[in-house]
Amino acid sequence: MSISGPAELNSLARTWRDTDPTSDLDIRLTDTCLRDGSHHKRHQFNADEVRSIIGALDEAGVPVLEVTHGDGLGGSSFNYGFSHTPEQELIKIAAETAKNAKIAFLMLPGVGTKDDIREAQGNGGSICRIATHCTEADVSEQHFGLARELGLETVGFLMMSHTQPPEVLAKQARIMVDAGCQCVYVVDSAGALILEGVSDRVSALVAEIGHEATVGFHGHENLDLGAGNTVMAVRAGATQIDGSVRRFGAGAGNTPLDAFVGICDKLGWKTGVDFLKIIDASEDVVRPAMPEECRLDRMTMMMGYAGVYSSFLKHAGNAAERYGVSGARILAEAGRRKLIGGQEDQLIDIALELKRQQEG
Ligand SMILES: C[C@H](O)CC(=O)C(=O)O
Ligand SMILES: [Mn+2]
Repeated sequence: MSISGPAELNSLARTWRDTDPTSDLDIRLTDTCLRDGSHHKRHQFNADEVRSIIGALDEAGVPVLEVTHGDGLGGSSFNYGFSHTPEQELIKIAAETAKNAKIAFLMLPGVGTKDDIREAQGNGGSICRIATHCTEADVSEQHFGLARELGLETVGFLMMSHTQPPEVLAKQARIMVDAGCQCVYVVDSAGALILEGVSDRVSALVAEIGHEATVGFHGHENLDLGAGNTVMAVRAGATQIDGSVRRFGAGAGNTPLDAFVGICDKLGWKTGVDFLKIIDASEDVVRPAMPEECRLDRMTMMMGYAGVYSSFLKHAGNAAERYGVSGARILAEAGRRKLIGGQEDQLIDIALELKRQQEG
């Protein structure tokens, strides 16, 4: 049988489908290559790339597309790296290009401001995703309040979720929901969680907030488990899922959204995304915008192993090159020190210390 379109492909997926007790679920997918991929691209997206990626993913049926500097609104700075094109301009282009998809933007309180949220909404963003370290949900309260007042859809991101047990995360999720958050994500920022580590955390959130809000999962590939972990998250009750086409994201990249659409088809989970169109978009549109494929190598595997924030990859690589020390050793020490987002400068301290040790 030759596959000439979605009808044949769907019938093949039915033939190949697992018998899954959760079949017929509706999963809402968010592609994050124009936000998490911004780390991999050192924040150098231009208007044409955003236009073509948004056009192709919208056409494939991805319902939510996130566009922002990698570190969220206001991230363009000396500390995190300057953007090529201002993110607000990119959000506007994305909103003008998408025919069906909603445009989401990310903000980290302290990096971005309330005015940035207002501006992103003015430029056509309609989903406000607010990220905090997973023990600091209280810093998001006023931002959720504002976002709801403005009529934005709200999502909360509990970053570095591997560092806390399920019951702590559930309490943090409760703070976000009480502040107006409509969906809380378990965010495996370091790609450090392994299978049940994901499902136990998602289950705890579902038990705590499941009657009032949905639960999401955002995975990274540093130990090669992005898609497997995401399946575990869905089986535990997550209904909103992040990924990046071609894994285009920080560290070894994100859960590959293109492959995950295929997995969902085979499990009978409905995403509304056309597998043929998304694999073409991956190859023909997303890959050309990537500086290189996201790699599973000693640096990125160390991130998963030591539990290091994926967006530290380029910063650690720069410090390693500058001071002539091992990037993987910088990351191992960053994991030992339990560094979190905002402590990028400590990677330089670690590199200097390694250089001193190296010189005897
Ligand atoms: C700002 C971070 O890159 C957010 C994220 O994608 C993660 O923690 O993972
Ligand atoms: Mn991420």
